[in-house]
Amino acid sequence: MPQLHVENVTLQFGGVKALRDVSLIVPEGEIVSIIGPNGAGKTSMLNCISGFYHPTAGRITFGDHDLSKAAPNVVTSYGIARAFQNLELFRGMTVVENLLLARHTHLRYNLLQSILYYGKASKVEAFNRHYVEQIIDFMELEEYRHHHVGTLAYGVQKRVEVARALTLEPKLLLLDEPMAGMNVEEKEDMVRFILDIQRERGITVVLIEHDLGVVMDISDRVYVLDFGQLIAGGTPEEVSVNPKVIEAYTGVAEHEPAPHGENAPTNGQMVTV
Ligand SMILES: Nc1ncnc2c1ncn2[C@@H]1O[C@H](COP(=O)(O)OP(=O)(O)OP(=O)(O)O)[C@@H](O)[C@H]1O
Repeated sequence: MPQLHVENVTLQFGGVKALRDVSLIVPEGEIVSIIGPNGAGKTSMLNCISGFYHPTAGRITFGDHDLSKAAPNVVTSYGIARAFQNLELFRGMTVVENLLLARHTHLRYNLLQSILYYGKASKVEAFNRHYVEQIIDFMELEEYRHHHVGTLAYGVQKRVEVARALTLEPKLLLLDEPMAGMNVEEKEDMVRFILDIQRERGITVVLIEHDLGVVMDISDRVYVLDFGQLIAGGTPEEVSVNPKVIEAYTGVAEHEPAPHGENAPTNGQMVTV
């Protein structure tokens, strides 16, 4: 049974259809990427999954839970966390403070436990601190632990954003362009972290990423959106030779002569954008 199931989802804003009858599955334990040109509907899809938008039509389920009308905090409580494209961190707070705050704010049962089990509150607090420290080690943020987030390099801030999502103990992690604005070395680090998140922590990952080289390297499955419609889905190998995908990225249909230049598709190869 797929862990996340998106069935015939349409999302409409007035006259604009951001998503049109999109269906996809995200099996447990996989890295699944959603790609597509600018404005294709990728972030809209993540917003629907994470409860920020509710589909105009269609259904989204995560195991037995229906997400179609669920609020973001309810989606989080089902085990879905999101690292945002625009960082959701408090720049004037340290890395540790940001992660502890995220854990307290979103995992409300910890606060509730603190109240219900007066006297055990310190134990809950100690456990939260221990959990946060473990995530800091995992994301190799030890040296920045007590640094204010606003003073950190952008690439490190992106890592803190992923760490923030991991403190929520997700089963499914949604990553919205985690490598945007990073240099090559920072990207390589982030790729390694994403693979470790999947392999070592057993977390399913949905990734939106513009770097198609990275997408093709690390994804088990890739879905391609164009103008809100799903135009392809499959293994990276299948998707990268799909004529509809090549056309979406180059604006050139398979039967037309290919353009010259660095974005020109080569035989059987995915174009880069
Ligand atoms: N809140 C909104 N109100 C109106 N239109 C919206 C809203 N959110 C998204 N859209 C529209 O929906 C379409 C898809 O946008 P979306 O941000 O999901 O695309 P995207 O694939 O994530 O793009 P990018 O790669 O540039 O981030 C666009 O036409 C966008 O203008």
